[in-house]
Amino acid sequence: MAINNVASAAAVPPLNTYRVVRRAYFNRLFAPIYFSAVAALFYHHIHTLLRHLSSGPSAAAVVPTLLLILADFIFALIWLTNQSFRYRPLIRREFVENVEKVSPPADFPAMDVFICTADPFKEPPIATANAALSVLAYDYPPEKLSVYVSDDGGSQLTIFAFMEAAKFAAHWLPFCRRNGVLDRHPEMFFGSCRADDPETQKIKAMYESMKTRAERVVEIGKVPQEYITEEFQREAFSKWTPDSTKHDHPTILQVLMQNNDKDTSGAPLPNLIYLAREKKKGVPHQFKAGAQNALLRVSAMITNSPLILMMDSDYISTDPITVRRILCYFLDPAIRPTLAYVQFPQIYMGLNKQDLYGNECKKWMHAGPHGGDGLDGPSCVGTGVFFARRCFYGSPRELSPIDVPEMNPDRVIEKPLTSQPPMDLINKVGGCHFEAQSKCQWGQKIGFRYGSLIEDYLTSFQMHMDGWKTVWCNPERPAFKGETPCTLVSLLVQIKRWGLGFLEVLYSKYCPLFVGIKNLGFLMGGAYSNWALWPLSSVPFTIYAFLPALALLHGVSIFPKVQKLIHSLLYRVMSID
Ligand SMILES: O=c1ccn([C@@H]2O[C@H](COP(=O)(O)OP(=O)(O)O[C@H]3O[C@H](CO)[C@@H](O)[C@H](O)[C@H]3O)[C@@H](O)[C@H]2O)c(=O)[nH]1
Ligand SMILES: [Mn+2]
Repeated sequence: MAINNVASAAAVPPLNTYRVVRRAYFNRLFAPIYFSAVAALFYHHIHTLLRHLSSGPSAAAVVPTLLLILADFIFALIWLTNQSFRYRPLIRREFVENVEKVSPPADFPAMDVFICTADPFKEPPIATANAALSVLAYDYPPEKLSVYVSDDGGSQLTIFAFMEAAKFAAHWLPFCRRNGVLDRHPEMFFGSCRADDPETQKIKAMYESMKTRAERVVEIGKVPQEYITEEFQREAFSKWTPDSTKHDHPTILQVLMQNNDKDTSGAPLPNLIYLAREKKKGVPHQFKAGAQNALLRVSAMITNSPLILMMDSDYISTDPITVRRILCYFLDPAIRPTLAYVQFPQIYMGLNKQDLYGNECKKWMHAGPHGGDGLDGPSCVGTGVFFARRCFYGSPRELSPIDVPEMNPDRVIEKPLTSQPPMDLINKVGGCHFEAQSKCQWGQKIGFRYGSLIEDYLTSFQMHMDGWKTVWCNPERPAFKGETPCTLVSLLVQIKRWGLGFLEVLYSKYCPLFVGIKNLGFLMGGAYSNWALWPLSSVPFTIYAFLPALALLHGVSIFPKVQKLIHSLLYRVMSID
């Protein structure tokens, strides 16, 4: 069922509400006061610079002043653009209990879940399989749920873990339903439950056996013959030729579970589909964005669900009602027509209280997005985000031209998946040359956008410029939890990648300071600029870390004496000077 057909605008009970955070008004009063202080500081800097220049300029006097001006200019720009997040922060609330009053479950829109993984040795397949199990067990009609796993590692080790997960799902899903389990991520559930009744003990033993097998194949680096017991497994593994490598292999698609399979209680199972898109040496694969675009196209041939959940392999769902929660927005006729996505915060597991490296990302993942939500909506953070499929194909007003008619996001596939998917079409759209041959400008105008290491930020920026709106959903019980780098080196690698990603956008033709502010206005453009300016903060931090010490060692005075500064300011303000 397409989302547009679900609810009529007439008798809709409330599905969501919001309030503007009260301190926003205080922030609006405070901002001009702070701005005056910043303006006074720049007055002082320019005054000092002119004084040095007029009294026979010496490098020792001019260079520190110029460095301070540069540092304070970057800080001022970051402060100014940060005001966007403080202007109108929203707190939202959803009425999940009303969803069924608006639309019976039989009319819920179908949903595709995309899980990306890239390397079985860095992202253990058992963890990715756990992520998939946590969403397969969503409290949602199973015949409307399809989970696609994109394996950029093109590895037998990964598909093996998912074969095991599919077998386990037939027991796990009815077990969760029967017992009202909230943590539907097996590892988390068995880690915290005592398993003292026979049913739980039995299912725990099954999970442990699946985990041992999935970990064993990674340990030995291949799937041993004795683990391949069924015909469909042999058929799946035969899709790997002896020459297949991570960087060179054809499209491999395997349906591991489908709607006409039944769980142990006789209920239908969701679809679980494994995809390794075609890779060829020398053909750019565009990393995660490329994988997501391949998923968009391949899923269009099989289910084409109007809603899409995007998840990283190190991410899990922690609340089974999450899909119903987002329906509070996607079924709301006032919000639906321009709603591109509903983003949940990234909440990390395993952080200690001190959070020495600031992994929690409080500003980006918690405070800031509430502010963005009061404007056109928050930026996308890549995972734990529910998209309307339609937003990848043009603006809300106009659908981009599409060269494969099956890819039309409004095409409804009513039939559940019960037979072999159309492999000729799938090989075509999952192929590594497809985008170059297509006239649709994949990665430029449609799909996830290419050109930055942080495709989530760039894609949402362009969606907002196309006129889409977005929603930040931050329920009391976290909907998702994820991993974050836990060593200094891995954290630095991640921060370097994010920093470079922002700079790529800042120095591109889509610079948010110019293009963003021009198209989205000062506040929304400012919010995107604030993200992009973040890596530049390293410049003032470095200047302030070293300049005062160097100046002190060389006997150069760089800061005004407090008394002198106050006097001079008072004289200026009162025009006595
Ligand atoms: O060629 C690739 C590279 C990565 N990935 C997947 O992309 C995801 C994110 O990669 P990761 O290395 O975990 O990057 P992070 O920096 O931890 O990810 C954050 O930053 C990324 C860039 O902004 C976002 O895409 C992510 O959603 C966000 O969690 C993972 O599931 C990978 O398996 C691929 O599928 N193909
Ligand atoms: Mn990650």
